[in-house]
Amino acid sequence: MGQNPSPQIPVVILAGFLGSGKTTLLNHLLHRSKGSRIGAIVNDFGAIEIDAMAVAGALGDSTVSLGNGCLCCAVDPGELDVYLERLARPDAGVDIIVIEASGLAEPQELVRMLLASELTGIVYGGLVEVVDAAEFDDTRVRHPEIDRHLALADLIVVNKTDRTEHAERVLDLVVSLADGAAVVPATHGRVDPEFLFDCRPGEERVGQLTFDDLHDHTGSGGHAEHLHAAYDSLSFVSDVPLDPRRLMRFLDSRPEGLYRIKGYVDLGPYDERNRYLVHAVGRFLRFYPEPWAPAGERLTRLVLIGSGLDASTVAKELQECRSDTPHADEHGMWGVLRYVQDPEEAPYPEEPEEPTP
Ligand SMILES: Nc1nc2c(ncn2[C@@H]2O[C@H](COP(=O)(O)OP(=O)(O)OP(=O)(O)O)[C@@H](O)[C@H]2O)c(=O)[nH]1
Repeated sequence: MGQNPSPQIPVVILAGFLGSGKTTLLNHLLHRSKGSRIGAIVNDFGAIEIDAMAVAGALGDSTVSLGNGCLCCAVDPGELDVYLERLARPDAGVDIIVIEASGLAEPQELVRMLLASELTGIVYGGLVEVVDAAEFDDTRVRHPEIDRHLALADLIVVNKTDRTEHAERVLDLVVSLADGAAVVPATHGRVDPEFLFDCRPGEERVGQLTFDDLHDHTGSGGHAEHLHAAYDSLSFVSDVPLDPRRLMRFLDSRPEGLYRIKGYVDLGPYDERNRYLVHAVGRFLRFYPEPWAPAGERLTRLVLIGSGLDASTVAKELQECRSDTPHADEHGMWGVLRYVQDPEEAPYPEEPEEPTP
C-alpha cells in the first residue's frame, strides 16, 4: 500500500465591500478557531497595510501581507502560489488558509486564480462574502455588480446587524440574491468558525466555477470594469502629531466620495499614552484608543479610499491638521471623544480562545 497523500488545505476567500467587516471577522476566527490553525493572506488596497497590522498581532508568523492593490489584478497567480505554498508546508502546521481580499477585489478573479493554481497541497475552499447590513442598500445603488458577487458566494455573512433597523429585510434580500449559499446574520463578524471551515463548495459548484466559465460568463469584464477601477487610494504618513480639532473638521467635512478611511493617528500632547485607530465607512466614524508600544516611532498612518477623490486637496487638508504644539488645550479632544466607542465595542475584540475538548 502506498502512503496516504497529505491532506489538501482548504483556501477560503473572504471578500466583501470596503469596510464591511472582513478584518473583524478574520480576527474573530483567529481567536475562536477551536484548535484549528489558520494561515492568513491579507490584501490591502492602500499602500500602508493597516489590515495586516491589525491581523498580524493575532497571528504572528502565519500571516502574509500583500499590499498596494487588489489581489485580482496587482498580484499574479504565480506570486500568490508562492505565498500559498509557504503556508501550506507541513511544518507551518496550518489547517486552513484564509485570504482576506481587499474591499474592492473582484471575487470571481480570486476564485479563478485559486482554481488555476497548480499547487497540489491546497484546494479551493469556498467564497465567503461579508455584507455591511447598514450600508447594503446604498452600496448596491452605487455598485449593482455586488449582486453578482453574492451569487458566487458559498457563505454570506450579513454583518453589522446592530447598525440597522432593517436587518430582517436585508437578510431576505441577500437570501434572494444568493445562489443557494448559506446566509448568516452577525455583529462584529461573530460567526461560528465551523461555517467557514464547512463552506467548501460542493463538487457541483466547483464544476460550475471552472476558471474558464468564470472568465467568460460572469460578466466581470476586463480590468476597466472591476470595482476598484473607479477608486483611488491615498496614503498619509506624518511624524508630526495631528491636532484633534483640525482632524475632526477634516472628517466632518469629508467629501461623499471618500468612503473609507482607516489607520492610526498620533494626537501628540492630547493623549501621550494612546494612539487612535480610526475607521470611517461611509458616514460611520469610530476612534479606538489603544496604548502606544513602549518603543518605536510614533507616526500617524492613514489610508483613504474613495471614488472621484481629489487626492492633492485631501493630502493638503491632512497636512493642515498637523500641529507640533507641545500643549493640549482643555476641550480639544471633545470632538474625537464623541466617536470613541465604549470598550465593549473594540474594533477587533479580544475573545479568549475556547478550551479545546
Ligand atoms: N457597529 C458595528 N461595527 C462593526 C461591525 N463589524 C465591524 N465593525 C466596524 O466596522 C469598521 C470596519 O471593519 P473592518 O473589519 O476593518 O472592515 P473591512 O471589511 O476589513 O475593511 P476594508 O479592508 O477596508 O474593506 C471597524 O470600525 C469595525 O469595528 C458590526 O457588526 N457592528
